[in-house]
Amino acid sequence: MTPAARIQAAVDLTEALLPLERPADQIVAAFLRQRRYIGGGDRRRILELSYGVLRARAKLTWWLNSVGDEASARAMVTAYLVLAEGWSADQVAGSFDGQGFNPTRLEAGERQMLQALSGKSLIDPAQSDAVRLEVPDWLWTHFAALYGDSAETELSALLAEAPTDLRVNLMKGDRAAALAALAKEEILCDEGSLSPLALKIRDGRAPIAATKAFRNGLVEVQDEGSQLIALLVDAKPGLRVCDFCAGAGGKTLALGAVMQNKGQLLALDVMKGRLDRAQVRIRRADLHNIERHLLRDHRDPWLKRRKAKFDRVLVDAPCSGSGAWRRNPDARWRLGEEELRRLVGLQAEILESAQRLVKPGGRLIYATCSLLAEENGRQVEAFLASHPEFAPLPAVNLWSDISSAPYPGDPAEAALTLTPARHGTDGFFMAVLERAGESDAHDDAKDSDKQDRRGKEV
Ligand SMILES: C[S@@+](CC[C@H](N)C(=O)[O-])C[C@H]1O[C@@H](n2cnc3c(N)ncnc32)[C@H](O)[C@@H]1O
Repeated sequence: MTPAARIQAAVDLTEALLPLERPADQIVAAFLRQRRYIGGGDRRRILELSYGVLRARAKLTWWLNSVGDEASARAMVTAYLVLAEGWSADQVAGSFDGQGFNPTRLEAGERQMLQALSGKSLIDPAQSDAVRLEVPDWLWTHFAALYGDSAETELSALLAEAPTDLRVNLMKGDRAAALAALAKEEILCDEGSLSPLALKIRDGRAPIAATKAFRNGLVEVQDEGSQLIALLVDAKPGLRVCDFCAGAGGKTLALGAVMQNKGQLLALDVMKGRLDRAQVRIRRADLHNIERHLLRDHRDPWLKRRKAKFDRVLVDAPCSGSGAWRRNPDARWRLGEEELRRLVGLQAEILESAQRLVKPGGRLIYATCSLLAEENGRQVEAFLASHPEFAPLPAVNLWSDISSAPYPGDPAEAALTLTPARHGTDGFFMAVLERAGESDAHDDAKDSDKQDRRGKEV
């Protein structure tokens, strides 16, 4: 493709993305499936432009409105070239020559608009905080109330591109072995500073899924923060562990590796496609103690027979995903106040159902990839208020067992919060809640050791 044809493809993709009707990653996947002829370099540039526009959607719209223009996909992409990449109006006109697959020539009005924007940058002092930080007004109010002076820093960090992190699968090798194996395949990584299993890929766009290390299950793609949540579940070999919202298995796999195929790990979800995807990853990771089950919903009667059976129940709840906005820049615009209320209600119901599975002395672990108080601390407060049989277990008390790094959270708070601005991870929240009663987890672990020595499947 010529550089200009890539711009035209970015305009086409942006046109599909801007109505925000479906998650951007789904739209991008469908767009590329229909254009398999697009090679790696072209794809990179097209995505760079379209995601660049999504990341700057509010500011670009503001600029286009300020010069009396409509925020069409073509206007957004050309304005992005000028405001974010520093092109002049003449340079844009030079590329838009109507040859082959290049964009058609600029109309007089487009040229005028680009001339008016020339020499400006994306940010302008006249923009409101919400526009500058790319959030709807109502969300800015939320963040400002929650984070005070650091709201701007937290939201700015959510505008950056996310790194690609890997988790080393201890079933297959250690971190040094994974580093060496990836280096042989020309993928250079650094060790993560928080999770003992994390590798950070230097070039986040490296084709990791094509490497042997990935295909053989030595490494999985998982944000370092997500790894920490899984490790803090404290799922020892031999325990009975339930991953109530397992999805495509990101945390299930990490839990399974810690359990070393000893004990029982139950992966539940309401989406069949996600559980199917988890199965592929489970096989690749060499894990055999995972049972998957598709729930009708969180009230599925199937759950009744599992009452008080689990030492650990992880609820990695469906949430706004605000902690992962670096990866899904469109999500901030698709979240409305009503949707947030729906999610908070659903989380409370899932917690209510999941808590029944926890044994006396066992733990309910509530996690989200959200930075919003309603979905995090307030959700846990409400749960504890109606469940005096549960008490918070400070995450700081579990930390030294999983990492030699200094505790990344606030030790004065029982829950752990991670944010892109403070930790370089996606934004996560987790609270560990322990049910009163005598735990028999130790006996479970011993039984499973015996079983394992006898070579039985557990
Ligand atoms: C944050 S995602 C889980 C991510 C996954 N744990 C991981 O680490 O990759 C939340 C999951 O909750 C599931 N979910 C939604 N409603 C649910 C319900 N009522 N009961 C159980 N799971 C539900 C969604 O299908 C989604 O896969």
